[in-house]
Amino acid sequence: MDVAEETLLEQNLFHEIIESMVQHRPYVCHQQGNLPMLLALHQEVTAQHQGGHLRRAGVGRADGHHINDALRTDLILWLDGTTAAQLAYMAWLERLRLTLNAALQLGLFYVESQFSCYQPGGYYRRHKDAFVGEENRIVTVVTYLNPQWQAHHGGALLIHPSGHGLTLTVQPKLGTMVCFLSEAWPHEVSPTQCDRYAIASWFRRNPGPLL
Ligand SMILES: O=C(O)CCC(=O)C(=O)O
Ligand SMILES: [Fe+2]
Repeated sequence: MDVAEETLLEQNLFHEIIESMVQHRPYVCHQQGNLPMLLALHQEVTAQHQGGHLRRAGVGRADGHHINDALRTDLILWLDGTTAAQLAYMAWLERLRLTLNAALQLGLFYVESQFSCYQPGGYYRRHKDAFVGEENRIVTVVTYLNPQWQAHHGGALLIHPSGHGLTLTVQPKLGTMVCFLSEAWPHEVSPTQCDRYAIASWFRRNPGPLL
C-alpha cells in the first residue's frame, strides 16, 4: 500500500468515527490499518509483561488512587514514546485528536495511553471512564493486541447502552479498535481465560485554568 492509499484509508476511518459520534454510537473497527505497527506493539507489551514491568492498575487519581480487586484486576504500563511502534501509534492518535477537534470542536487537549494486560481470570467490572460534568476524559480509544484471539477465550469488551438499546460485544482481536465518548457509555471487560493485551487511550480536555 502506498502513502496516498494509507492516508485515504485513515481519512475514511476518522470520518466513520466522527459519524458514529454524531449519531451517538460507539465506533468499532475490525481492520485498524497498520498491521506491522500493531504486531510490534504486541511484541513490546508481551516482552514487558514477561519482564515483570507491568503494574496493577488502580482506580481514582492522586490521593484517592488505590487498588480495587472488586472492580478491576488488570496490569498496566503507561506508554512513554520510547519505541518506534509507540511513536507511530501516538502519531496516529495525534492525527485523530486534531481531526476530532476540527470536526466536532471537542477541545481535546491531551492524550494519555496505557498498555493493559488481563491475566487469566482478569476482568474490569462495569464502569464509565469519566463522569458527566468532570472535565477529564472525553473520548476513549482502545486498540487490541491479540493475534490469536478466539471468542471462547472470554475477555470480550461489553459496551452497554445508557438507556434503551443492545449491549455491544467486542472481541479483543489484533486489528480491532473501539472509540466512544467516555462519559456516555458504561462498559466492562468480561473475565478472560488467556492473557489479553490492549492499549487504552483517553483524550482529555485541559483540566483547568492555566493561570
Ligand atoms: O480493554 C478494554 O477492552 C477496556 C478497558 C477499560 O475499560 C479501561 O481501561 O477503562
Ligand atoms: Fe473503561
